[in-house]
Amino acid sequence: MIEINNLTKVYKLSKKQMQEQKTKKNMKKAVDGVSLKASKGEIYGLLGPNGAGKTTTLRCIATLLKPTDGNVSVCGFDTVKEGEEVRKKIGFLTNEIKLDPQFSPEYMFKFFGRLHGIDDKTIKERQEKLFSYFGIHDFKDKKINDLSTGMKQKAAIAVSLVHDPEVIIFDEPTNGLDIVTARSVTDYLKQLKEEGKLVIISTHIMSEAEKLCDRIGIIINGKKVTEGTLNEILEETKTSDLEDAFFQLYKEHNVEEV
Ligand SMILES: Nc1ncnc2c1ncn2[C@@H]1O[C@H](COP(=O)(O)OP(=O)(O)OP(=O)(O)O)[C@@H](O)[C@H]1O
Repeated sequence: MIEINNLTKVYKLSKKQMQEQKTKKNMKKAVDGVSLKASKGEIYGLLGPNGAGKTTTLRCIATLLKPTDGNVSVCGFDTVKEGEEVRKKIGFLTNEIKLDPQFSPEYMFKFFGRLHGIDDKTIKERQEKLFSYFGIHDFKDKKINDLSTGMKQKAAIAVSLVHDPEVIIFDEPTNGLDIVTARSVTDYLKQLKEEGKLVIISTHIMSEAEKLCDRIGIIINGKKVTEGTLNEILEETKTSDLEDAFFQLYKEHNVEEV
């Protein structure tokens, strides 16, 4: 359902970015030859430290970035040549995509529903289901600007699912959320998986990856250094929890580029 072949993404750095990153090179290889496959009915987690290349990978899947090399397909459609088809299939959530602060969750939900060409009756039914689950009814008419971080995130999640996508791509979906709200989000992701959807998330929270993901791909410095179920990764690294496994792999693979 998602197939990534040898994905490489190189960013051209501005002078300011070069200074910030303390580098003399004007190119940054954010993703370096990543390949992976994920299928419907599973939750796949990309786990890695800050700057590992998780967001860049998800943005390539979501057609927001063009790979420098390699290719990505979603439900058989190429993200570059058939971006329009890919966008119909996916729901994408990232911290950088903000809902318009002047509008309410209800307005945004309807707006994006219509943008996807969904009829008003279906939009209303989906709104009822998602707003009830996430408790959005209580603040559905408030301006996004006046909502708490958790409320905003819940509204953004609901809006990203308005078209009932087959593939759900969530970049750090529980970032900044309290434990109760985070649990409601991860429980909903499990529900989507039970419905036969493919969920792909990025996270740096070990416990989240451990509990939620059927398979985990660990990314360090743009490279996928291992992949498997939790048990497979523990077996491979001869460790007893994901944190230990992660540090072992990190020590092995976090070699500074020369
Ligand atoms: N638009 C950009 N221009 C230049 N460099 C970028 C750009 N976006 C990301 N990078 C760099 O690419 C690398 C990978 O970034 P990316 O955001 O994909 O990592 P990440 O694993 O999602 O990190 P985090 O957990 O901090 O969100 C980092 O070194 C980052 O500084």
